[in-house]
Amino acid sequence: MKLTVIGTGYVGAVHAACMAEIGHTVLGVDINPDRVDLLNRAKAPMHEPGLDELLTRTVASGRLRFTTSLAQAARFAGLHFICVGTPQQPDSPAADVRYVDAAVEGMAPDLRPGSLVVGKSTVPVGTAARLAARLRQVAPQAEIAWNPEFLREGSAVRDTLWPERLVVGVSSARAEAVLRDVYAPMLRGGVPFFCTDPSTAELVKVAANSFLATKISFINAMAEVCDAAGADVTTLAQAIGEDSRIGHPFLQPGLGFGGSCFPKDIRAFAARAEELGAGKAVAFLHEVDEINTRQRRRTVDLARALVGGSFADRNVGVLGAAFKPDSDDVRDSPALAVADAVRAEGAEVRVHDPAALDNAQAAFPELKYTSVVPEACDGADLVLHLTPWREYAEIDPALLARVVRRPLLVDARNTLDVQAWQQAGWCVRALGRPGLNGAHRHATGTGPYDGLIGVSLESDPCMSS
Ligand SMILES: NC(=O)c1ccc[n+]([C@@H]2O[C@H](COP(=O)([O-])OP(=O)(O)OC[C@H]3O[C@@H](n4cnc5c(N)ncnc54)[C@H](O)[C@@H]3O)[C@@H](O)[C@H]2O)c1
Ligand SMILES: O=c1ccn([C@@H]2O[C@H](COP(=O)(O)OP(=O)(O)O[C@H]3O[C@H](CO)[C@@H](O)[C@H](O)[C@H]3O)[C@@H](O)[C@H]2O)c(=O)[nH]1
Repeated sequence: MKLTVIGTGYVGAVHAACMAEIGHTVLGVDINPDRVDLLNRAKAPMHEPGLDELLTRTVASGRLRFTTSLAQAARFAGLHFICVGTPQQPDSPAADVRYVDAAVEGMAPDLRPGSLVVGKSTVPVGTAARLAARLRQVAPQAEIAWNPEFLREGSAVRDTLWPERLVVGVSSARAEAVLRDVYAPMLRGGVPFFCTDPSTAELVKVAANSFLATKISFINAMAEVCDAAGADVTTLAQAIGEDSRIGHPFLQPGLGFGGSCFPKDIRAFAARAEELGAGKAVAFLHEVDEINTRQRRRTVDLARALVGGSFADRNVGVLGAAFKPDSDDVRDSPALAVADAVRAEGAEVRVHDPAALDNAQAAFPELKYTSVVPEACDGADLVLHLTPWREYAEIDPALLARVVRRPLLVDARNTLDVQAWQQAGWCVRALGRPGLNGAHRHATGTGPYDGLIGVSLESDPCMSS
């Protein structure tokens, strides 16, 4: 089948390549000529595991190419996937749908009769209905459907080729048949296929993201209670996650969620529900957002306390800039928010990341960057572990202890082997784990470590702070 993909960012580039991989003939479109040029040379415009290989194969096969011309795209095929961005509006929590509108308007005059325009972008419920009304005026024989995207950055290729479910919101049997045809290889593999109306499809997407964001903020709220109660949130998370009704995924406590989806999607959903008169139903999302933002502030507070109450003249080594591992995306990155807050309080901050340095440098030019972990930590008074890249879990803490000035670590993602770091002489702190290294004892003098016999305070790295 011939189809186009409008917008070739994190979603569109992967969707275009995967559609070509399963046998379709695909024209990708972007208004960014540099991106189009890169893609035509089979180069991924972002770090996404497996994408370069897929592009190399599919561009060479002749089934995939890219253009900047929407008119050419409109004439190329009768099926179009819209994958343009829907960021938060600059001065409001609502979604900015101007790029979706521009893509549809831009194609409308040249659409073939009977064309199906399928939105994949995450939009406020009602967008498909609004666009359908607009198309009735400017391209009466074209039809709109919605097919929200659930891929995760870092595993986008796998998530697209082997999705956990497909959701399509259609207004006709013909649109359903076209989409079943497009996804035939996945359907043959048994993937659940939900065919519904466009509004329900739009809502499935924001409901899923809201649920996942809520799960993360729930466990981070428990971390706050653990801090107050002298308990350990990582054990709590493991124990409640064993309950099959709760489950382990998205229960990892720490610095909280960032990226281009969860933060803006829960805000946009709350704003849209408000417009619809259902604001109260999702008012809890404001609290989910607030808990999440608080984790960033609490991480800075924890770090400041560890270096003695002030960042002035401290050297801080930061591990991680991307909003999550296996991605170079720094949009609303919790890691960079914390790194920059620490810098703003007077620290000299050097950031390491395996893939996101260019994007980080463009977003936060005042931070210093390096592609070598020991360089980031050289002479550091404190190391902050902010993005859980696998390679950070493989660091030898004894070797790193030799390059720092003081072996103080905040594990803001709870993915390091804390015992190994402690055995190598590090003082480790983490939100929701007040018992680490006697943190509670030093912080309040009334904690579970009180009266502990045999602890040598001189050799305790936490005491040197
Ligand atoms: N990033 C994710 O993990 C993810 C996952 C699922 C859904 N989504 C949703 O998918 C959408 C796209 O997200 P993204 O992260 O890929 O965005 P992105 O910013 O990475 O990419 C958007 C692309 O669209 C292009 N574009 C803008 N206007 C255009 C136009 N009129 N014609 C052609 N191209 C145009 C931009 O140049 C850019 O390359 C958003 O609605 C997002 O919420 C994102
Ligand atoms: O237990 C967890 C899981 C994730 N995170 C953080 O949550 C954020 C989002 O992670 P993830 O969901 O893996 O990445 P995204 O690529 O943003 O994917 C989400 O957002 C996409 C865009 O809407 C959806 O398509 C995906 O289904 C949805 O998982 C990251 O900052 C993670 O560090 C946690 O703090 N704790």
